[in-house]
Order: sequence, then structure tokens, then C-alpha cells
Amino acid sequence: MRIQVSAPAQVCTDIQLPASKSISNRALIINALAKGTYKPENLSDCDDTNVMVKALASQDETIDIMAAGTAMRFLTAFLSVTEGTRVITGTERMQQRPIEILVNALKMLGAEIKYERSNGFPPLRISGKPLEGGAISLKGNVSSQYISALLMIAPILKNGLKMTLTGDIISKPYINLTLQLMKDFGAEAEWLYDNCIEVRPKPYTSVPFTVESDWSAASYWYQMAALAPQAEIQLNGLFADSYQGDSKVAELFTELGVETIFNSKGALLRKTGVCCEQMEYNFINEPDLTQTFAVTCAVMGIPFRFSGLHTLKIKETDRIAALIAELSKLGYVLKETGKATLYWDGERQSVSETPAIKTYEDHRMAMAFAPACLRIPSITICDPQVVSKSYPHYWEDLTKAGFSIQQED
Ligand SMILES: O=C(O)C1=C[C@@H](OP(=O)(O)O)[C@@H](O)[C@H](O)C1
Ligand SMILES: C=C(OP(=O)(O)O)C(=O)O
Repeated sequence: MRIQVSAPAQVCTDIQLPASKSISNRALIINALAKGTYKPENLSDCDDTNVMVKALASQDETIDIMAAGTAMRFLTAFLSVTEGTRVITGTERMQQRPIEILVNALKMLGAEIKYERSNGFPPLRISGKPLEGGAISLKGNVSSQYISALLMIAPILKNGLKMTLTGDIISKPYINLTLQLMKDFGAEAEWLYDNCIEVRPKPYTSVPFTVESDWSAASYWYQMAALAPQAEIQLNGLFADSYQGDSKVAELFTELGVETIFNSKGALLRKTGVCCEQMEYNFINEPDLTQTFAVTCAVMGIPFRFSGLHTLKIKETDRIAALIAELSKLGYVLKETGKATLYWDGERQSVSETPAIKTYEDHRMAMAFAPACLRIPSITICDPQVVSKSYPHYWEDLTKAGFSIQQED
């Protein structure tokens, strides 16, 4: 299926964003480990959270988490300390996303995990049992989800956990998000040094918990505010003092002419008309914002240099290759250096007459490219249903904001 998206003359709207899937999935795991009496409130209704809810409720031998990286990694650790033998699997792409660093760390702690197909990749067969804990060391430069997964089970390990991370730590705000939620549920967990975290053996306590709106989802509305000739967008459920690292988007978009005014309902986005001439940023802490900024800058004609993109190749798709391929259809020639950097120096080429943007089973490709129609007559997005991974009502929200969405054959 494909849709053709075209833009309204201005974007003035009030949007209830989806809840954060990162927070939802952490709250669900921690609440299960706390044997919680309260159910976390305002859970996301996206695919990645739905698979987690289902996995935690089901007694089936096989758990299919589809495309949800957090569910795969968090449940691998959770099942290692939960009685019973289960097989955990996911989509074809999930079976290509590495998990060896996490599996090896869990095995060092005594876990029983076997690869069902290829070494280093899901599906996994896990036989859960109580683990002792202790000191481990693992790479911190591949996915922070491995670290979050280990941290969340640490309070219930007999000796707690002392974790040393090697290499440059990537996606650190997500590790801090995990520590924050753990503490909200009564855990004692702290950074001891820049590369070492200690978690005491102290069981979680069940507490009422409400999930915030998703700042990564908010980024597409910032994009619309930057690209629209006129815009005033109210995003509900966001907080200035957020748990999420992607709240950095508010500061970053000031460079692209959007200011944020926090109010009792959330954040109000307004145009300032003041933009930078070029943008340089290291996305090591906010990898999920890269597509938003690459598309926005290109379409605004702002050359950019984005570094710290090591992890983009192992996400829902190779996001660097996908950005280069799809932005070329809109006439922008992006280049990649060997050093995990993607840049655009202003080079243009002829535009496809009817650009149809492929989404490669990646929700963020669909969500980041659709707003480009604010600067071109219309854009076609292939397989638009991918947005359900994190933002199921994205197209409904665009329609509410005045965009026209036509299904193509
Ligand atoms: O812990 C999390 O909730 C996430 C961590 C990040 O992954 P990496 O740590 O693999 O970069 C991010 O890209 C993902 O969307 C969500
Ligand atoms: C990378 C992402 O998700 P995950 O790794 O959890 O599949 C994402 O949502 O952009």
C-alpha cells in the first residue's frame, strides 16, 4: 500500500501524542519484576508495547516480539531470571539484529540461553532460574538496550550487579532513563564512575506510575513547524523536565526556527523565523532523531554534518543507507564517511517526478519523510502502516492537522 500526502497552507493544531514506548516497556518489565499490584498507566498503544504486554501475560512456549528491539533485549534478560523455558523470536529483520553482547553477559551471570538458528542472533531458547549476579564487563558502544536489560533485572539478583562498560558509551540517556525508572520503583542504582554502574540487591516495590508522552514522536511535529510557512502546534503530555533524552529536540529545533513554550498541557511550538546556515551535531545520545534532522535540513536547504551514527546500521533498517537512497529521490545528494558521519554539502541532482519514498519496515522513515510535503507539492510514502511500531495514529493526527492523505493503488 502507498499513500500520497499533501500539506495544508499552515499547521495550527492541538495533538495528543502517543505515550513513550521506551518508558512503557521499562515500566512493564520493572512492574512485572516488582510483582506489581498497580498497572502502569497511560501505556503506549503501539506495536512495540503491545507485544511486551502480550509476552508478559502469555504462557505460550514461543514469544514473538515482531520488530521491537526493546522487547527483544529486555525480555531476554527478564526470561533468564523467570522460571520456565521459552523461545523468543521476532521479524526477519529482528533475526539480523545482534544480541550476542547481552547473551554473553547473561551467560557470565549463569543464565541458560541457546541460539535456535544463528550464533549471535535471535531466536533464543531461554531457561530461566534465579541468578547470583556479581561483577561483569561488556561493550557499551553497540546498543544501550543490552545495558538497560541487565540493569532492570539487577535488583533481584542475589548479589546485585556491578557493571563495567568498555568503549564509548552510546545512547547514554536511555541508560539514565532505565536507572530513573528503577529508582522510582525503589531500586538502589548509581553510576560509580563514568563507565561503571552499581545496583544493590534490593527488590523493587510496586508503585503507581504514569507514562509521559513520547518526545521522539514530538520530533515530527517540530519538523512540520520548521517546514510550514505558518505554524502553531500544541503537543500534549510533554514535560520540560522529561525522563527522555530525545527531549533535546526542543533545544535543537531552535536552530531551525522553532521555539518551545511549555504550558500546563504540554509544549506549544511556534516559529521564530531565525535559522542557522548549516547544522553540525553528534547524535550519539539521540540516535532516533537523526532521520528527523536529515530530512528537515535537506528540505530547508541547510547543509549538515551529523556524526555519532555508529548504531544506525543495526536498527529497523540500515538508516544511513535508507536516508541516502530516499533523499536522493528528492534531489539531495548525501554522503557518508567511514566514521559514522552523514553529511550534505548542498549538492543537488534532478528530482524524481513522482518520488515514492520506501520505508524499509522503519516507522521513522515514514514519519520523517511525510512532513517534506510542506515544501513540495506532495509526497508518496510506501507501506505507511509501519508507523504503528511507535505512533499508530500518526496519519490520523496529520489528517486532523489538515494534511490530505490519499490511498494510491
Ligand atoms: O532503550 C531504549 O528504549 C532505546 C534505546 C535506543 O537504542 P540503542 O541503545 O540500541 O541505540 C533507541 O534507538 C531505541 O529506539 C530505544
Ligand atoms: C531503534 C528503534 O527501536 P528498537 O531498537 O527498540 O526496535 C526506534 O524506535 O527508532
